[in-house]
Amino acid sequence: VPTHDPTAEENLRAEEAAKAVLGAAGIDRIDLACTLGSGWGGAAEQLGELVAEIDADTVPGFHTSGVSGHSGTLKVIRAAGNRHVLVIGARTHYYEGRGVSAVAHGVRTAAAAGATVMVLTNGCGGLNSDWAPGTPVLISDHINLTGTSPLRGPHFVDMTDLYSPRLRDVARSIDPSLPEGVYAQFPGPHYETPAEVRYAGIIGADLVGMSTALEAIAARAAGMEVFGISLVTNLAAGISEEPLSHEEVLQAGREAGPRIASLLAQIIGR
Ligand SMILES: Nc1nc2[nH]c(I)nc2c(=O)[nH]1
Repeated sequence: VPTHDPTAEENLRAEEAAKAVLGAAGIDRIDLACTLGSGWGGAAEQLGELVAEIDADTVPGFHTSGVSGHSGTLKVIRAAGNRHVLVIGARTHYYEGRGVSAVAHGVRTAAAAGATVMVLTNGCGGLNSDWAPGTPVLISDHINLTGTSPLRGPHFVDMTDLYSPRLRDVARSIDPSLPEGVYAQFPGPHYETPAEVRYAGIIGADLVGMSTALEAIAARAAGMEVFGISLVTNLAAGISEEPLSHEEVLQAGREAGPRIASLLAQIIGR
């Protein structure tokens, strides 16, 4: 069954999950959803008052995959203006081998729960040596190098302006220093070789990661406005001669925490 058909398995599963989330929070709609990637974990608390925290394992289609080290919970938060935000702390990465539908499930659940905006955050490698680890970068467009799609059948979806120019303007009005870049999603779980990083640069990528593009496609197909922001946690392979130590990478993420959490809270508050 094509994915534009409401009776497709993915859509039925998302409806089930949305009911479970809305039921647990005692509300009838989510306004905005946000997936937190590496380094973005601390943002949830700053978004507003916690209404419900749900173990992802109890919600159909979600997994608390220890693989990605995520918190494994879904949080419903009441933000400014009595808006409700779904924070997905249980992202499934394509490299977990659970299939592309598992990767898109969080986004489809958010849409089924009524969210009209999908905020996608991630940690990634940077190709621009001016962007030190800890630099947040607005995603202006993506290159999907996974070789697959969350959509199936004659589900033809336009991808023009996929990353909302409106929300990028909002982000820049909050922090004019924010750079923009093109994000390339590799399948992973291995990192790129230096040659693959050079290739990514040649085809127009500024950032390399293992998430986000497939989720963004599913979000657009579900009619959501999409906003993506990356945290450069390391320079991509080969960009700097000395290999960054993992500790430096973790430290960069920790230091950037407060700044990017407040930035995200302000963007979501708009
Ligand atoms: N593909 C890819 N994904 C990443 N995630 C993080 I954090 N750093 C990287 C990186 O350098 N390459």
